Amino acid sequence: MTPAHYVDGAFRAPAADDSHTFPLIDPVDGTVTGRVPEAGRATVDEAVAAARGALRGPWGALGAAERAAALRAVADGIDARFEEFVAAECADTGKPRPLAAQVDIPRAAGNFRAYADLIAGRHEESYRTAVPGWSGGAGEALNYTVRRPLGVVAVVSPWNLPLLLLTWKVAPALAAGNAVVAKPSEETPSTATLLAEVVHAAGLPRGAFNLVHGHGPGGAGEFLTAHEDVDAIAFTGSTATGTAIMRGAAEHLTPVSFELGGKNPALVFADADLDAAVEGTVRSAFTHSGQICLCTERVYVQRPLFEEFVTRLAGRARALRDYGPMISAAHRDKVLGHYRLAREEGAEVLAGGGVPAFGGARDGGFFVEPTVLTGLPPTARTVREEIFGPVCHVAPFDTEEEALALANDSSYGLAATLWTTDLSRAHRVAPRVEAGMVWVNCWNLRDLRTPFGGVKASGIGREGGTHSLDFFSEPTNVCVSIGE
Ligand SMILES: NC(=O)C1=CN([C@@H]2O[C@H](COP(=O)(O)OP(=O)(O)OC[C@H]3O[C@@H](n4cnc5c(N)ncnc54)[C@H](O)[C@@H]3O)[C@@H](O)[C@H]2O)C=CC1
Ligand SMILES: O=C(O)/C=C/C=C(\O)C(=O)O
Repeated sequence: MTPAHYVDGAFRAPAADDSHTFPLIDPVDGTVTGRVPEAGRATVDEAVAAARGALRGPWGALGAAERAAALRAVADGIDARFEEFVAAECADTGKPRPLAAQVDIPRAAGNFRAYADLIAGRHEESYRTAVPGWSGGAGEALNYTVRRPLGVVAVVSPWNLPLLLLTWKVAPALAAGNAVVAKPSEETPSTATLLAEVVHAAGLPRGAFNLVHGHGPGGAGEFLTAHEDVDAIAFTGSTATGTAIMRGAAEHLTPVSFELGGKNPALVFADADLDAAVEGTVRSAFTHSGQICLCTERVYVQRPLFEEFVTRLAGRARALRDYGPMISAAHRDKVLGHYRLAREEGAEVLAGGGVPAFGGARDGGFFVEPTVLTGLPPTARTVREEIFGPVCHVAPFDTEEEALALANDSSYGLAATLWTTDLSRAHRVAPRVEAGMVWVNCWNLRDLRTPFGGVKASGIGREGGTHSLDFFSEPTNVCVSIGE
């Protein structure tokens, strides 16, 4: 798979000039596996112009049912090349095959199917309104709302769930009738390129979907998101990058949908099913080596369960074997920096805390150990800053009020997990957690129709179901006087 830009319905081979490409690195062993083209300003301009052209051309003329059919064709195309997608996602990210085969790639196809269904079944809002006497009319009026696409949508996505998160935005944007220019993470360009091939084969009109590769600041990402002819930006990534993108967007008042970082708490109450809570926390803290924005990094356990919970969680962490690497050497160094900081802050390291030795090619990769910490106060940086690695800090609490205060003591508010068998407690506590999503006795159980996103520094707006379709479209209300 050679990453390539896809602009106006045509692939562009990487420029012959090496300065316009950068290396693609396998995080499992640190080897260079290919080169990625870096889109300059001119390529981004062409992609945005192609998207604008598509809106004025055949793509813009399609109705909802035809767009739904196009989305289904893309989903079928992903399914047809399933193994290629899985291999490419594993090669770019180093993630274990089951994760890509059971989550990333099926969800990418699922994103297109979900939005095909939603757009095909979408109905308009309407109201009958009594006409007041002062208006000179009589009887009733009919109000109904039509929705138009926003126009050219920029999609900027991260490296952790590359195709899943790219398609999570591209699918609803296309469903609502927009044209898209997507820029995947520079670390993970391959499945996005395969997606462009699938879109091409599915016969979407040229310019409806465009793909440019490259870096963020001072590169393709910034050129795209600060572009004056972009009508909306959908971004998933770090809070710092969200802030930078918003600065550029402010210049043109471009609307943004942001899904940003998290420092997600898990609350384990004394009445919890301990086995389920331990296994659930192993999943929520260590899946994809903690490189999912929803991962748990703070665990609060009610005192009667605390000792047994941490002992068991640390044991499970030490026993983990088939985990993937950090995405890059830079990210590994960042996570290891946090492990060092935790020690400096006085943490007790119950599991991990370093670099594993496998004794083979993987020792050249970017692995860090699954790590369990305890003993830090709520003010410690380790307990406050997003680490985005396989690590959680576990602390005890006594009362429900204390648990809520600890959970909410964060600048982030993405997701939380509650472990309890007390139904009343679950319903009492869940709405009081300052988070966009609260899972009770489960984690990352997804229904694509539900709102997805965060509060505070974790994001702006919600994705999922009609929430995405609302963001990617503009309502116009039509009021018709019917008379008596
Ligand atoms: N969903 C999440 O919560 C994610 C959080 N992170 C966190 O962010 C840290 C940095 O990782 P990065 O890969 O650098 O994430 P990032 O947020 O900087 O990158 C995500 C995407 O934004 C683009 N981008 C970066 N700067 C940009 C700019 N100024 N304008 C436009 N586009 C820009 C990147 O090229 C990439 O496609 C990680 O260590 C991790 O802590 C990273 C990925 C996902
Ligand atoms: O949509 C999902 O199921 C998962 C989303 C995860 C992220 O947005 C993330 O890790 O950034």
